[in-house]
Amino acid sequence: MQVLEVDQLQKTYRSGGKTVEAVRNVSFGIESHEVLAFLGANGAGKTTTIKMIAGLVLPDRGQVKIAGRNPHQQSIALKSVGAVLEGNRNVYWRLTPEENLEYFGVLRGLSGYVARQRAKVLLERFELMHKRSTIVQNLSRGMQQKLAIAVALIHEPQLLLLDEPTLGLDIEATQTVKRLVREIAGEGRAILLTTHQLDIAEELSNRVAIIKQGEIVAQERTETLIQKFSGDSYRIELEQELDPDRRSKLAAIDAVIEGKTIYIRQIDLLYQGLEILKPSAIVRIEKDQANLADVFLKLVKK
Ligand SMILES: Nc1ncnc2c1ncn2[C@@H]1O[C@H](COP(=O)(O)OP(=O)(O)OP(=O)(O)O)[C@@H](O)[C@H]1O
Repeated sequence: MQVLEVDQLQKTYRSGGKTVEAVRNVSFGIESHEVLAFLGANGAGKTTTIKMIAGLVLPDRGQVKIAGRNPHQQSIALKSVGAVLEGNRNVYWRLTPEENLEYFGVLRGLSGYVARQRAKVLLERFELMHKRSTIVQNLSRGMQQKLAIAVALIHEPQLLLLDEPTLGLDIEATQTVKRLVREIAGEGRAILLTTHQLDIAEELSNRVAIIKQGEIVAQERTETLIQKFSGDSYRIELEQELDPDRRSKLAAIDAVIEGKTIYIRQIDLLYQGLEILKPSAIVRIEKDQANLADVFLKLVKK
């Protein structure tokens, strides 16, 4: 089920006699169970797009639909959105986790009773029960981040907007937040994830949309995109250098030899190469595999 539809969004800022076309013809969608990584360099137009989705910035053209409703025409559409934007500013630092959850629950239209019940469930689930009465500013950064996500979920939204959810977290807290993101998508929510941490985007996303100077330059399943940018060559690492006879046989199939490392262009030549190499000891064979950071740099620098 399509939870978010963004259609031909356009936004131009005008200030001090200057105009900036921040977002141009941006379209994408996110289905239930899906994590879309929305990536772009600084100033590419991510925040403007997200603010238009969250109903905070009015588009000049185009429209947003959340669970079929346009947040700029029907504010009830925003009941289907939870957001953790700009760090964890969606929580009150002088309140406790329990108070934050209950307060935002009621603010989002829940009764006091339901807000308390949901707060309890979320505190358990996010392993914050033992800190429920500690004021937020005295919690660790990881706990604050978990609470920020819990608060965004209090009204059980279908769409979750997550901006840099793992920024500044240590390894353990990062693992926890990654697990939670997977679980939240697993229970059927759609997640829009923005981050400059491309390894995290690669791990968590099903699809990627890359924005450059206000325009989408790639939109694809994460695996497919990475595959497209990966080469066909193989790299073989040997335990010892080869004798001249094998070297010349390998050269005949266009292999490139650099010390104990051999590069072979494609899969059929790889098997011919392995025949020639027998019985030399092989340390590893690897395919030339791109990662999301390689793809991003190629597309954004192009
Ligand atoms: N309120 C505003 N008034 C004028 N220009 C703005 C305003 N907000 C953003 N911009 C400009 O619009 C462009 C897109 O900005 P935006 O904040 O959407 O980018 P971003 O991809 O979120 O960047 P970052 O990764 O740095 O947060 C930039 O050139 C920015 O300077």
